[in-house]
Amino acid sequence: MSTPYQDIAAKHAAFNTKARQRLQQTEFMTSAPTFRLCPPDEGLEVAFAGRSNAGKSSAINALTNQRQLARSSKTPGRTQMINFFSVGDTDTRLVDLPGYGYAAVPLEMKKEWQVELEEYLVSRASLAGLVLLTDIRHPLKFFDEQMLHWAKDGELPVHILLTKADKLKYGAAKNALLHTRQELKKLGLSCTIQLFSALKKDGIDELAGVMGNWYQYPLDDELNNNDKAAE
Ligand SMILES: Nc1nc2c(ncn2[C@@H]2O[C@H](COP(=O)(O)OP(=O)(O)OP(=O)(O)O)[C@@H](O)[C@H]2O)c(=O)[nH]1
Ligand SMILES: [Mg+2]
Repeated sequence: MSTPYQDIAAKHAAFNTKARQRLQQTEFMTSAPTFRLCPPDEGLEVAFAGRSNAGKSSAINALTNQRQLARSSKTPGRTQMINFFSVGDTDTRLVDLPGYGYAAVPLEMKKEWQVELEEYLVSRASLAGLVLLTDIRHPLKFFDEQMLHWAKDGELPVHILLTKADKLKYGAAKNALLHTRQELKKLGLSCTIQLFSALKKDGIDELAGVMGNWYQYPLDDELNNNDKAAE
């Protein structure tokens, strides 16, 4: 199904029913205060990152079609723990990272967290992709760029969501998408990018398609071909 916001790298947007079905079976696994205490580095993991209040928890709830799976809040900095969710089985995980850029967090803690985050992005073997969420009204702030550079260092694929796209008219949202694409090009970063609204539930199929690709789920076409081969 096409949504008004459907505009990401076409190869990733392939219709992936399995990804959407599996994502709806997502369950809370565990919370960890530091990466040292997180589940074993096995299977495949996709992490959601972004500034505080960017809409990470809301996006996870919309994607999984669950109202309260990840707690969203009007108070920035709500998610302070690293939250792990299992997607279908425990070897396939979704991770809600604490939001960065929250002014009330002491500087020392921020620095510690940044070192950990870089280490996680660069060396977590099971991390198959990073979904970076950034508010469409002020996308790609300093720390977002920092995240993108770490991901590049770790050769980690990144998919960017321009969140809260419902806050802009369609034309303005499209312009923001084009502009951010150009910015990424200037920075020498190759990521896929899309418009997203958790409120309107727009952009979910595209996101599920990208994640299904990272989780190595077969696409509908491949399933059909396998069925035909088996006949
Ligand atoms: N209009 C609109 N508001 C949204 C959307 N997504 C999230 N919000 C609002 O933005 C605020 C923050 O959303 P969260 O999902 O809690 O953000 P977060 O990134 O998880 O925040 P932290 O956990 O603090 O890092 C809440 O008031 C949400 O209702 C959206 O698509 N459209
Ligand atoms: Mg949150």
